[in-house]
Amino acid sequence: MGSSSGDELAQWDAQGSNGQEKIFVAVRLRPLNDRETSRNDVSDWECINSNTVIFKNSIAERSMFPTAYTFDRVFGCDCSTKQLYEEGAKEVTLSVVSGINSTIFAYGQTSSGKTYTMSGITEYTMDDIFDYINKHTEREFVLKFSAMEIYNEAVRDLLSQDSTPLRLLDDPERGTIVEKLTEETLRDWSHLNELLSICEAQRQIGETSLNEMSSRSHQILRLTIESSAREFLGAGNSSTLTASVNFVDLAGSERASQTLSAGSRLKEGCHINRSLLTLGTVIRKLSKGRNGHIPYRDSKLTRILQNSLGGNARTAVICTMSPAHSHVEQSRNTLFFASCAKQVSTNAQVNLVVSDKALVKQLQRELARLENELKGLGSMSAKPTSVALLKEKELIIEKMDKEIKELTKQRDHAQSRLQDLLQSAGEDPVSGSLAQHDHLLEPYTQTTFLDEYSASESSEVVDPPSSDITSNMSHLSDICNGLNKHNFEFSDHSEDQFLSDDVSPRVVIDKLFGPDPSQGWEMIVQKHDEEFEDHCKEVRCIEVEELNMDRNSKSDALSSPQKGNTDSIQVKSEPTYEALKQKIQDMQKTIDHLVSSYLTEQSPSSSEVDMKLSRSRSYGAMLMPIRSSPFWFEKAENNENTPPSDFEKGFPGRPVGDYQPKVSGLTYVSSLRKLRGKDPKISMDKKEQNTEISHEGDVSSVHSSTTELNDVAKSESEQQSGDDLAQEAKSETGELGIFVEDIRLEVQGSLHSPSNWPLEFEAQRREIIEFWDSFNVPLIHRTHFFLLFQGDQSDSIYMEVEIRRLSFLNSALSYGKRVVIDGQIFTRELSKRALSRERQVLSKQILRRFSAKERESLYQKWGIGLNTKKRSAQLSHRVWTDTKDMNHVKDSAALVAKLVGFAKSDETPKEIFGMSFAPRPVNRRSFSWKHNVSSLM
Ligand SMILES: Nc1ncnc2c1ncn2[C@@H]1O[C@H](COP(=O)(O)OP(=O)(O)OP(=O)(O)O)[C@@H](O)[C@H]1O
Repeated sequence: MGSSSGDELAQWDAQGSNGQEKIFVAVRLRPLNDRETSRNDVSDWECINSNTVIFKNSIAERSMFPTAYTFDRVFGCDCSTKQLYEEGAKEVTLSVVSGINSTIFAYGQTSSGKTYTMSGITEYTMDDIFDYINKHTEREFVLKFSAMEIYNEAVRDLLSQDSTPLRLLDDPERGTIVEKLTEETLRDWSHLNELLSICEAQRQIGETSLNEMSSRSHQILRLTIESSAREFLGAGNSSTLTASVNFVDLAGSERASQTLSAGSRLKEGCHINRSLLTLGTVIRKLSKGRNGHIPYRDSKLTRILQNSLGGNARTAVICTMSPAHSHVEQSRNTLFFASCAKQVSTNAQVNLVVSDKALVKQLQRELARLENELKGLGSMSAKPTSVALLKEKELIIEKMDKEIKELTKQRDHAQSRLQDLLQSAGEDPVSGSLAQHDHLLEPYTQTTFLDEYSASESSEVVDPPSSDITSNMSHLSDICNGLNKHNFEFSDHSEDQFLSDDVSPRVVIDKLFGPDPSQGWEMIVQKHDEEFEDHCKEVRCIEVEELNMDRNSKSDALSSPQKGNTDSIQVKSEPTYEALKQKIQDMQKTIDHLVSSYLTEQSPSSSEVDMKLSRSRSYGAMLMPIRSSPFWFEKAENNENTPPSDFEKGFPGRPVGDYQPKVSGLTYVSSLRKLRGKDPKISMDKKEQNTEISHEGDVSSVHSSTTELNDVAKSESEQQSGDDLAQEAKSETGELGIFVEDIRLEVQGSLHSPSNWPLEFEAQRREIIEFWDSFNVPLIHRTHFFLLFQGDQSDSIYMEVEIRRLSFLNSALSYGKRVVIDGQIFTRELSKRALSRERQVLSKQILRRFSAKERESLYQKWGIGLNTKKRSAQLSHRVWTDTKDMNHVKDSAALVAKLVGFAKSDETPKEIFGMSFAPRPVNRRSFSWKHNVSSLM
């Protein structure tokens, strides 16, 4: 056995990274054997040099086949296997020590010398490998030997006595592997000889059953070498080189038609052909390039040797052939196969397997690199600007989340309210109880700023009337029912609609945060009257707040239930211009009638006006004149200047038998429940009051400018219709959660003696008034509260609640807490503006009650010029200026009463309304004012 020198091995090492290269193809001619010689067979083939083999008898046969074939190497009959190995196989097979897969095929017809040649190549290779290992003691080598046979497409382990065919598995990294193939770690030559003996024994066992089996099967001996790569990759690298060398002794390549007859032999031949034909197809396809499908998987042989066929391996094909003339056809086929194989390229690579240790080191380096990157990122993110930006964004996100939740809550509540109202509106109007109407006229369905202060409260939970006021309740019910029975046409004149009108006191409340309807004239005043400078500053502030105000006014429009008549309640979508105009006209007629009655009769008793004092849909104590008195109706009909409206004509008056109070005829719906309280001494007779209009200045008649009123109505109608879209954004934002029952118990427990109560009452009322002034509580609320609580000791609980929540508000503001009411942050400045707006509207209301003659007198009195618009604006402002002390509780109550046209300015609330106000039944929702509790706690 020969051995390779170190230089030669280094040559193979250097070639390890060459990449793509052609399959090494050599042809070997064996000598004529004895049988061929005995038949006087002649040799047709001759190697004329190391690369060319020629067909010697081509001229004589006039063959169509080529006569010369050139390959990487050709070996003649006298060439030893050693020479063939050295010159034709060694550089391929020994690549395995460099970590390069290699395969050497022996291809040829039966008895052409495949086994003869391959045995020698294997022996020389192994000898060289062992020699190489012995010479490179600095490297560690592990040799593993395996052997398999492929027969009839069955893979058999030649190192195992188990003849069960082995399965082929596809491994994503290693390609096709043979499952459970025995791999013997090779120690030395003697060990290899033992293993080869075992392989031979196994093959012979197979041959006993089938003649010439060896010539029909493929044998593959595989030597896998794992070695350290230190020598190649440096001292610090502990990775492993892993490669295999395959010694493939193919079955005889003769065609089945020549060797096979029938039966099992035919089948055998087919299988053989399958493997060889697939091999030939693969080689042929690969020789034409790698385009298209390469049928590696069509046979076990090509699957197992896929890498050796155009893949990651160095490959050599030794084509053996007999020179005998009798085998010329097979020889030509072999040469054709060899020629194809010569065109095939492979892409051998060094197979470096990263060891665990190396992998750990590599991962550690990667980890360190990533950690450095993280540190870099951390230092960047730690910059103050980045932190601040992040915090700022987080705050924005948090704020937006809160707003979304709040808006969602408000929307849900508004929808719930709307649902309730719709349901209520669908109920039988006649059978609808007072409680039902009372519910629909719930004064606190609105959530304006004023509602927060409202002393009159929700009536959703209706307590049964106490027995001592049942008669009164019943009586008032009769009044209402009587009105119902007479089909009171009130759709366009409902108090709800009236109160939703911006020119009504109700709208004063609703618009506290809404657009300023009187902004225009206030701006005029600013230009022409310097003495109103302070006032105009407020106007400018209001302009800034216009957006917020719009939102509130939209909410009002959304949640405004409209009372179509006394029987049915409808949800009001939005007031139309015509409706507003009609209401104004009706209102004007009422005022005119009252004034004319006052002026002509001079007798309060003769100017009986049946008043319907209804509870606002959104507030507790709004007053609405309803001309239900036949007497009044007659007077109106007789008034040429103010012909009765359809409303007036359609109202037949009180039903016979019903109580007909001369003055009030008050059906203060919300008060019905209040009357179920504790005061049994309520006398409806006391509601008989004189109707009298109080005049500012020396005036004798009242006539409003219808044109002016219509203009106002139109502008406000447009405004409301444009505000609808944002209505859902506003609603109740929560409740303070005061449990009135608890407070009541507390108050009752510490109730002052009756003798001390009057003093206590006055003290509490003063305290409340101070709070009201401090927080600019709207006049309408003060009025309502003032009207309700007149010193009855049973009112103490309501007084207490009012004080508590105002104190609570005061404390919250004192501690700098943010108080959110209706989604808006409460400030004194804002409430001051709201109060100012309320005054403005009220002043306009007052002005409108003046006749043209009265106004003219006022113009002259206050030196106001001739420009109509400016005059009107200035006059309105001046009216308010002269009545600014009306923010006093008593005066504001009187003012409200005056605005609806039936009270004297100096009348007490009790005188105005003709009744005292007993405490209402208490429920948990009473006195709840809506604000964001969380913002206070
Ligand atoms: N180059 C050679 N020099 C001398 N004898 C040879 C040579 N090649 C082959 N022989 C002899 O030819 C005979 C057949 O050889 P071998 O068994 O190797 O053929 P084979 O191709 O493997 O046949 P099969 O396909 O049946 O296995 C053997 O006796 C072998 O000793």
